[in-house]
Amino acid sequence: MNKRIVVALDFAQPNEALKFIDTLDPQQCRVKVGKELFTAGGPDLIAAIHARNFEVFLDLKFHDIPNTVAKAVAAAAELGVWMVNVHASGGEAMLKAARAAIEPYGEKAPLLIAVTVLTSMSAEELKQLGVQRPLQEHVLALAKLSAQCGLDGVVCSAQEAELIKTEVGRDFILVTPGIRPAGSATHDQQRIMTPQQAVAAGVDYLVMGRPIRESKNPVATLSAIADEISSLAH
Ligand SMILES: O=c1ccn([C@@H]2O[C@H](COP(=O)(O)O)[C@@H](O)[C@H]2O)c(=O)[nH]1
Repeated sequence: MNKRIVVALDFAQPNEALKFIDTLDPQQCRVKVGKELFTAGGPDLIAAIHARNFEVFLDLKFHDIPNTVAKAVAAAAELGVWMVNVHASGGEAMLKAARAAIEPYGEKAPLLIAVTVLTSMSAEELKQLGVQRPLQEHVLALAKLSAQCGLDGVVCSAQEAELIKTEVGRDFILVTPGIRPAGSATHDQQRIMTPQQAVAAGVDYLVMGRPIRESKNPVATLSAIADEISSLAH
C-alpha cells in the first residue's frame, strides 16, 4: 500500500498518542510528531512509536542560525526518523548546513523538507509581514531555494502543488497539511484542499490531524480516505 497519509499526532501526552496509534495500522499510514507532543514525550516517545513499526515525521520546523539547525537535524537523524523539517525562510546558509549535517547518515538520513508558507496563513497575512510578491510566487521562490540547497522537498499547501511540481520537478517531494474532506471544518487552516484534489494536484504526502482524530470513528475515516486516494495514482 502507498502510505501517503501522515496522521498528525497532536496530543498533549505521550500515553494519549500511543493509545491512539495502537488503533492504527502502520501499513496504512505514517505519523507526525509536532512541537507539543515532542516537548512532552521526547526521544523516548519516538522510540515507542518506532517499536510499533510506524515511520515518524518529526515536525519541529527548525528555524535558527545554521550551526544550531545543523545540530538539531543531526539529532533528529540519530532518532532514526523518516522525515524532519526546517523553515525555508531560515535562508540559504541554514538550509545548506541542515543538508550537510545529515549527509553522514547516508541512506539512513531522514528526508529533509523545508516549510515554505504555513497553510494557516493567507495572502493578506503574508503581506502584513512585508512580503510584497503574491503568495504563490513567494512559496515557489522558497521551494526553488530549498531545491537548490539540496533539500528533498517542501511543506506547502496543496493549492501550490501543481505550480511547484511543474517548476521545480516531479521528484521534489510535496508534503501538504491543510487537507480537509469536503464539508469538514477548516479550523485555523486558510489554504485547504480535499484529499482527492490534493492527490490530483500531485501531492506526495497528505498531513491530516483533526479531520481524522476528531471524527467519530478515526480508523474508519482514515481507511475511507486511504481507499479513495489509492485509486487516484499520480
Ligand atoms: O504549514 C503547515 C505546517 C505544518 N502544519 C501541521 O500539520 C498539522 C495539521 O493538522 P490539522 O489538524 O489537520 O489542521 C498540524 O500538526 C500542524 O502543526 C500545518 O498545519 N501547516
